[in-house]
Amino acid sequence: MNGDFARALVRAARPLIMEVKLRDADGRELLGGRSVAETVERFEAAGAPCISVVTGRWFGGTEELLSEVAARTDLPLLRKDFLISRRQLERSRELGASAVLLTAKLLPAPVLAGLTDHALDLGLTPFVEVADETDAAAVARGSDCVVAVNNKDIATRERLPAEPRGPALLPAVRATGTRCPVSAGGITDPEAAAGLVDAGFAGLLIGTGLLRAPSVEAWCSAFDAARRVP
Ligand SMILES: O=P(O)(O)OC[C@@H](O)[C@@H](O)c1c[nH]c2ccccc12
Repeated sequence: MNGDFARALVRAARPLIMEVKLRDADGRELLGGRSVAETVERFEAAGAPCISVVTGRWFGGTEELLSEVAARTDLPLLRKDFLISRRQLERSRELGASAVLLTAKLLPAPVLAGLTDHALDLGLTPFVEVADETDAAAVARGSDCVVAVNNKDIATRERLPAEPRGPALLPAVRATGTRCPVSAGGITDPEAAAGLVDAGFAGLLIGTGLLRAPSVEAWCSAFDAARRVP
């Protein structure tokens, strides 16, 4: 297992969780003909503090993809998948994850709380994704979690256009006690990304936007330039 996911994110000059996702929800290839190794290299060269790996089948992912990325980098890794069991959390750790996705919308509150406890016992950071205030209210041990607002609608397998849920949900996300509120999904424009950080998100999770960018470094430079100078 590699490093502390949340600490790496909040300390980063570019607080971007860069995501390895092989295909979008419509089956379109996302790596643009590059290998997984090249994709990880591009992210590392752009200063990624941590990397998300989509192992979900809807997106062409597999468990092997996570081990492959873990073999290529020492950065902390998030396993992005609809995880529902303790066994899957244990397996995620074996495969090299430092953080695991827990989706509040899919898990009854006591199950979410139990999986949060189990992840923390295993030394994994729970990356809890919420889509509304009800989800946020169900977050357990929020101060030990990364809490992410999912900008997309999982109920439709992400096929709907992204709604900018972000800033309106920030107070509910902060109320969980997390030190690390994240905006996840549907972020393609560097200026909009900078606006989310300026609005108070400690990190952003970006898959498609960076995978489709002709140059990750150019995208990130535009992001840096658009941020409010502290
Ligand atoms: O490619 P995007 O629009 O930047 O989205 C990334 C991420 O949010 C998406 O991959 C995702 C959101 N929820 C998930 C659950 C499982 C797997 C993947 C996901």
